Amino acid sequence: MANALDLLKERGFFKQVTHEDELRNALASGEVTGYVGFDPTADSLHVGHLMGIMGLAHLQRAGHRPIALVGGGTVMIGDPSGRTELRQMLSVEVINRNAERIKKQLSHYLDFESGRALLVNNADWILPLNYIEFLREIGSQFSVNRMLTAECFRARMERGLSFIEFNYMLLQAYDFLVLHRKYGCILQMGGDDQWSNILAGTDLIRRLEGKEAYGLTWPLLTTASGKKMGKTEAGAVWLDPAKTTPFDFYQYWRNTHDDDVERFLACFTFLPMDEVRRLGALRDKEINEAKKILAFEVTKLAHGEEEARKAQETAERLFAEGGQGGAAVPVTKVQRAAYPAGIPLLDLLVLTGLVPSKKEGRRLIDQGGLQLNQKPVTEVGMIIQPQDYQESGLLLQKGKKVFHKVEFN
Ligand SMILES: Nc1ncnc2c1ncn2[C@@H]1O[C@H](COP(=O)(O)OP(=O)(O)OP(=O)(O)O)[C@@H](O)[C@H]1O
Ligand SMILES: N[C@@H](Cc1ccc(O)cc1)C(=O)O
Repeated sequence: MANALDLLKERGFFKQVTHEDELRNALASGEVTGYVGFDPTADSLHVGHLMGIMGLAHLQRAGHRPIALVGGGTVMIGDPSGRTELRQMLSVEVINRNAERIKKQLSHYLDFESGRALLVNNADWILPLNYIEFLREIGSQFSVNRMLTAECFRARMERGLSFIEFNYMLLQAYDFLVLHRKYGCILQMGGDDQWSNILAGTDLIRRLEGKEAYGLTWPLLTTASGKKMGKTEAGAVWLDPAKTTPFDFYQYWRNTHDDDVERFLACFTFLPMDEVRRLGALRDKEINEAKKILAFEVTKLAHGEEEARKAQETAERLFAEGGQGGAAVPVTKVQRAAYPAGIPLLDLLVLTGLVPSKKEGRRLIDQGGLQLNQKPVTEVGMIIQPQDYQESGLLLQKGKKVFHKVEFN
């Protein structure tokens, strides 16, 4: 089998590495334990985090042991890397709820059951820390002069950096040390904005343990149009189906720019690289086949095969000859405040113009001709609560080919 470092490199997970040859040797000579951290800043991960998840998944498939770390401790501080403003402080209840949800999402991608991957939460060792002991053991190893030259702080010096954020790097470095001591972890990976934090950890392990530890970053992916991947006009593309429906998730990938198809297939699917290159080389109309495969594979990983198939079928019908012919799906915007007790589905059908009257709406539902977010509707008296669809939006489908979106604002 090829070396895991070369596999990661080939699939686009490579921007900076600490000691390339030594890391390659370590990966060649046995199972390596490597980790990526995710701070639970929201109740779901988003597409931007997929790089980290897939980095771990590719590492696992190459025969090594991944650790996914949920940052229940670090999130209390907030990583200033790559941010221009101080993060909003989250309450402990919100953090705990976020961490639970994120753990669940990670388990779709990594096999924690068999012990071949580990899931840890740094709240377990960060929250009980004693300030004075921490400063004496860890703080003493850091030079403030050197820290101030780090890229992640430099960008913040003009706008202001609070002392709480200044500590973040020490805590992430301490995580790496803890994982090294507990599990023999010798590799930390992350987006390139994590480089300074990762280096702080490899240095700390070298100083305190006298051992080698390695860091690997990958580029922060931007789309062909130069935007940081994961955010759309409507916001982030979430992995939680209640925030971004599997259909919208599928469509996000289906609409990939031609120039991004090969890169995304390499990072976000497990298709063999020969196949990735073949699909990426397709041009004009044919590249649409590659985009369908990309959308199907990524949706399958996030939401399972059945949801991926449903999303694909809906998309095909939507754009099929005789359907809406590829034209944009019509959208009706509904003022949420106007319906404090929810809006009856029959009223909504009339409002969107999908049916001329509630009577017709009733008939449509009775005949099984209406779907809501790709699920058949059976309850004629259904009341839609706008808050349930505020993030995901609502897609109505009449028969096979007529679609209508509802957005609540
Ligand atoms: N487009 C991307 N490509 C690669 N990695 C990404 C991307 N977006 C985010 N990441 C990784 O995920 C981590 C968290 O990302 P980010 O800070 O964007 O999340 P967030 O806090 O939810 O977003 P925001 O900064 O918009 O609030 C980053 O440190 C980065 O390493
Ligand atoms: N700082 C990382 C998350 C992280 C947290 C703790 C770690 O030990 C490692 C990484 C981020 O913001 O994306």
